[in-house]
Amino acid sequence: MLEDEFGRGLRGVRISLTDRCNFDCVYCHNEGLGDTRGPLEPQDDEMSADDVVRFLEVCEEFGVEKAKFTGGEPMLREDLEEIIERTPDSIETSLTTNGTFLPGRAEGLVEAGLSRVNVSQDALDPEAFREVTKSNGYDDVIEGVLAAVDAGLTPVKLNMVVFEHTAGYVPEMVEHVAENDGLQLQLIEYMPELAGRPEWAVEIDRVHGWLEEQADRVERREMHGRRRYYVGEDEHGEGGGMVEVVDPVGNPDFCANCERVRVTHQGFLKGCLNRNDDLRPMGKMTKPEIREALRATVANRVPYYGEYMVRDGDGGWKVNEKYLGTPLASD
Ligand SMILES: Nc1nc2c(ncn2[C@@H]2O[C@H](COP(=O)(O)OP(=O)(O)OP(=O)(O)O)[C@@H](O)[C@H]2O)c(=O)[nH]1
Ligand SMILES: C[S@@+](CC[C@H](N)C(=O)[O-])C[C@H]1O[C@@H](n2cnc3c(N)ncnc32)[C@H](O)[C@@H]1O
Ligand code: SF4
Ligand code: SF4
Repeated sequence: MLEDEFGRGLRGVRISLTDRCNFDCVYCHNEGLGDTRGPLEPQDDEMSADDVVRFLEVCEEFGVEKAKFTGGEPMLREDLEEIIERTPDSIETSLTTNGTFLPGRAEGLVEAGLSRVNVSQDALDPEAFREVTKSNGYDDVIEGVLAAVDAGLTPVKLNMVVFEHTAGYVPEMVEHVAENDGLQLQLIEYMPELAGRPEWAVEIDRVHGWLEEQADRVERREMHGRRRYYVGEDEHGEGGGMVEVVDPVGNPDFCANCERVRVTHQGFLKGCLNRNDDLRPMGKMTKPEIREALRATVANRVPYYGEYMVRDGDGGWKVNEKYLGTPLASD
C-alpha cells in the first residue's frame, strides 16, 4: 500500500465523474471545484470511461480497497454502469448521489456491481428541501431512496448537511432512519472552507452532545475516526438506526485518519478536498505515468488541519509557513 510520511495509507479513491448537476444546493462545495451550474449535457473535458478504468486498474495494483463515485451529479453520466462494471473486482464501489435518477436505474447499478449508495436528503419536508436544493426534486429523491433499498444497495446512507437551514430537522431525520430498515444517517458538518458563508455553520459539538443523550451505544469508525451513534435499539441490541457524524472542520484527528485521494472530473489527482494547489494531471496518461502521478500525489499529501493549517494563536487557523511558496516536490 502507498503511504504518506504521516503514516496514512492509500485505501480509497473518490472520483468525481462530472461537475454538472441538476440541483443547485445553496451549500454546495462541489468537491472543491466551484460552481455546478451550467449545461447538463456531457462535456468534452470529462474523463472518459476508459480513463477512469485505466486509473482504477492502477489503483488495484497498489491495493486500493474502495472507490467512491461522486460529482456534481454522477448519475448524469450515462456510462456510470459501464464504469462500475469495468472496475476491478477487488475494489468495492459506492456512489454519492442526489438520488433523482435512482428510480429505474438502481437495479442496473446492482447488476453492474455497485455495493451501496449515499443519497443526499437534507429534510423530510418538501418546502425546506426546495429551499436548500433550489429544485423540485423532493418526490424523485424519496422514490430514489426506496428504489435503492429495494434493489439491495444497503445500507442506504442519507447525507444531511447540518447548517443553519437544516439543524432543526435533525431529530426527525434521526427518528426516520431509526424507524426504517435499510437506512442510515450521515450528518455532515457544514464546510465553509470552499463554500464560503461561515455564518451558516452550527456548532457540531452540540449535535454530538444531543446524539450522546439519545444513543444506546457509540462506536468509532476507523475512517477519519468518525463517531457512530446507535439509536432506538431494542433490549437485544437489535433494530433502530445508525447515525454517523462527519465533522472535518478544524478537526486534526479527522485529517490524521484520512486515507483517500481524489480525482477531479477532468482527470486531475488531488490530495485533499480543501486544496487545489496540489493537482496532478492524469487524464490521458499511460499506466506507468499514472503510477508515478499517484505515487507523487500520495507522497505529497499532508493532513490539512494540524499540519497544512496550524493554529494562529487567536483560536483560528493559518497556513503553516513551511508550506508557503513551496513548489510541489515533483512528479
Ligand atoms: N474535509 C473532508 N470532508 C469529507 C471527507 N470525506 C467526506 N467528507 C464530507 O462528507 C461528504 C459526504 O461524503 P460521501 O461522499 O457521502 O461519502 P463518505 O462519507 O466519505 O464515505 P462512506 O461513508 O464510506 O460512504 C463529502 O462530500 C464531504 O463534504 C474528507 O476526506 N475530508
Ligand atoms: C458535492 S455532492 C456530490 C454528489 C451528489 N450530487 C450529492 O449531492 O450527493 C457530495 C456530498 O457533499 C455534500 N456537501 C456539499 N457541499 C457541502 C458543504 N459545503 N459542506 C458539507 N457537505 C457538503 C453534499 O451534501 C453531498 O452529500
Ligand atoms: S446535488 Fe450534490 S453536486 Fe448537486 S448542487 Fe447539490 S450537493 Fe452539489
Ligand atoms: S486531509 Fe483533512 S480536509 Fe483534506 S481530504 Fe483529508 S480529511 Fe479532508
